[in-house]
Amino acid sequence: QSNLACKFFHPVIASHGHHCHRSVIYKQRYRTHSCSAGRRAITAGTKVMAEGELPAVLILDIGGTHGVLEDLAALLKKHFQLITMKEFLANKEEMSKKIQSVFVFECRPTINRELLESLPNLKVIGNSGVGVDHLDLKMISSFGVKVTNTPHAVADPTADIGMALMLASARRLVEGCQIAVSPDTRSFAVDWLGVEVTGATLGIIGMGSIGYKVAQRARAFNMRILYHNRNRRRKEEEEAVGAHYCAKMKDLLQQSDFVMLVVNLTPETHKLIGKKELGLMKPTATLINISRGAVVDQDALVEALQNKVIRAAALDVTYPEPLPRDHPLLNLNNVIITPHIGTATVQAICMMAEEAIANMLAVLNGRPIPSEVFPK
Ligand SMILES: O=C(O)C(=O)CO
Repeated sequence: QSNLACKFFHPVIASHGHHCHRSVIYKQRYRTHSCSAGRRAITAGTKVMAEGELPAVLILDIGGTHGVLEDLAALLKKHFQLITMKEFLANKEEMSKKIQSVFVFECRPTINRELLESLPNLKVIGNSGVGVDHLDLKMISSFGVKVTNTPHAVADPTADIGMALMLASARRLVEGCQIAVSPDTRSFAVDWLGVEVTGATLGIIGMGSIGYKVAQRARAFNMRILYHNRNRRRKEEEEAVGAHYCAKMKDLLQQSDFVMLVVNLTPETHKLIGKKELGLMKPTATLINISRGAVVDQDALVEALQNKVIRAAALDVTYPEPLPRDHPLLNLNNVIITPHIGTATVQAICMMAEEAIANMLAVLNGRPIPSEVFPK
């Protein structure tokens, strides 16, 4: 099944018949160049590789994504010689000279100075995922290494998880499932009433590509949409989803029934939502976080949930991840937590890999880089 999905979303194959909106858009933006073209240019430009050899990519440990991993490896292997961390460590001297790119699977593993020092020919770190807060961009850049990310592949699945969390929290889905399977409490009680998403006010904090996709979905639920962003969106974009700009975050917090966090984690957004901000929200409001855990002051959130300052929270991200077993957030019945699954779909993993491959090849071939991330 995962194989099929990867083929379906593969830009080149998608162009030969299978048509899916996402893959077609993706194909227009990111056509990975054919292996032979890539090989020629790279061979011409560097002495690191032998004639006809593919550039080497080091793939950091990517944990357990089961069958999908093979698909991901197959995608990478079309354009690169794949070197696992185990292989690298077993033959460091030879491998370290070969490696020109590192593929990072989302935010799990990070890149330290020691690794960079051991890779003299490294040119690019292709991060699979949009958030790069786990990477020390200044340090990486001081080695002359570029960093790229995958903003396009993540937007739809992450917006979907935002909607899923909003609906699940509003309608108390997790509690409902528990009630349905528990022999003692298999009937409905007034205590278990949820709140409605349809027609409610949604405040989106961070209206980048994911935030905008959330707004598109929320429109179908007839929601009133407010947003707060560093830069105001164009008038046509606002009108297309019926979103109203709040220059002050305070106004959004005071009016929203659901507040969804979709910002990048930066020094400016670290603990953006703390005691004061939670206190501005309606007692009937729900906080949804699909960005990074550290955007919220988690201790203040625990307190607000315990004291019913806000109705509930639905979090795909926390700090740390996962939370320790005895963390107070795990003992509250007005919280639902998912283990950072914004892009955990067969399709997203393959599309992120494709986007990362296109970025890495662009760097290695000296072409314009579709999604480079710069240190601030
Ligand atoms: O793309 C990312 O950085 C994500 O965390 C998606 O959930």
